[in-house]
Amino acid sequence: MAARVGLSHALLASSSLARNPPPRARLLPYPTLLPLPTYRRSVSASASALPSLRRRRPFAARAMSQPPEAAGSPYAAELAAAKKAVALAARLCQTVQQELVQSDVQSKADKTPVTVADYGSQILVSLVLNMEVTSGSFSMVAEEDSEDLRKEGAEEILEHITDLVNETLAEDGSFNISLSQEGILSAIDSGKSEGGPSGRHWVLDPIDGTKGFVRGGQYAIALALLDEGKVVLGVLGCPNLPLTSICNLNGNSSGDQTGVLFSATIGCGAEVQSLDGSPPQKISVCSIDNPVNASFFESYEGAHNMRDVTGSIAEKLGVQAPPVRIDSQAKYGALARGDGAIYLRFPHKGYKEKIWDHAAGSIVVTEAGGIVTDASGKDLDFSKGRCLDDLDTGIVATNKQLMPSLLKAVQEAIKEKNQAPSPL
Ligand SMILES: Nc1ncnc2c1ncn2[C@@H]1O[C@H](COP(=O)(O)OS(=O)(=O)O)[C@@H](OP(=O)(O)O)[C@H]1O
Ligand SMILES: [Mg+2]
Repeated sequence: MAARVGLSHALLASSSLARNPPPRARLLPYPTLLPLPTYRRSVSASASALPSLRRRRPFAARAMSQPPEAAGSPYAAELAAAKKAVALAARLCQTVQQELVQSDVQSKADKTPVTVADYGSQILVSLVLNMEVTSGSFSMVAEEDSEDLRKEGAEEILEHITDLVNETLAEDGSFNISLSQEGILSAIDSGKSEGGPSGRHWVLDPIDGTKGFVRGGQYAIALALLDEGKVVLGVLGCPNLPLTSICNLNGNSSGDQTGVLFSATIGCGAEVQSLDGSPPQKISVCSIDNPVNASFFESYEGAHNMRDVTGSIAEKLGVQAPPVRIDSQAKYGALARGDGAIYLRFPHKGYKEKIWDHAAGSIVVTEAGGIVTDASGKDLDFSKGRCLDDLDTGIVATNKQLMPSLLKAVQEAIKEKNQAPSPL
């Protein structure tokens, strides 16, 4: 029996279903002890209210309402809700990133826009999941909490986040709801779960690849579901990833259409669709079996990856192509659809991997026919709480054909690194 962590009633109580139709839901004050009405709403009911607006807008959460491919799976409803949540969060992030990139250098150094988008994304995902798939219980392991926003001096940023979230909800039109500031804080704190081996837990990175987000590069909204310690579904929203292969662009999007949504459910395969809601298509990892023809992904940020180790692994394999460096779990998505053949991640000693940085990406790759393991070839264990605790050195992902030679090269490269004299 799945143990679930109780949803903060503050979130639900402060979310008020407006009685009047859009365009703008009313923001009601925070009623702490309101009885909880039917917060699970039929989305199709309000969908008919704004058909023309909806058609014009990209990244519409409602565009994800089509019947999921995994309709026969026990997680079909969760997958549909997760796609909707990620698409809505992607819309908010895209709005903020456009403003950030268009603004001057000084405001790029200011962390406020990132903070606003991080929180905003987490709030929207929490809200959509609560409205679509939970019935009074909810557990989410997510990156952000509201501690800083509750401090003195944070009033302005909290107001900014509240406006942004409510504007995004109103523009989308799927949810006729508006959050008070207390509801905003409660929604953020619904991500405080510790996860673990029993029950169901959502796992969220509201903006993965924060540095890429600030640079105007790649980032992802990464959402997964753990059931009894195993990842059973994953959704990756990558607003800046081109719909076609990224490999010729070395991480930068061309003028081509961007905005990709990857999804996977255990036993049902992996799919890709555009974030504006094109029909999903099955994807699979590449079938390269000679490493000489392989290319590999690694972090854009040098500080996140030991490039001497990844370079040495590539050399041992005979890889000819230069590394493709992109931010975030977009790397897992790109690998899953065959843009490249290998993903190498070797953080510097002492770094502890968080489950939200790998849960969604890893199931997208494994359901696309790939393998994701630690440096010793062991499966990743998501059941240990907020971190990947027993991880051996690094994470590698590739197809089944290349994995044996990849793991051999990894072991040799690590051994050499450990034997090398340490710099003075
Ligand atoms: N020191 C260090 N080493 C390794 N990894 C780190 C480190 N610091 C952070 N992180 C985590 O890396 C996440 C970003 O993913 P990537 O490293 O794949 O991409 S990139 O750095 O943006 O190129 C990034 O995710 P976000 O914080 O969500 O952006 C971090 O969780
Ligand atoms: Mg991250």
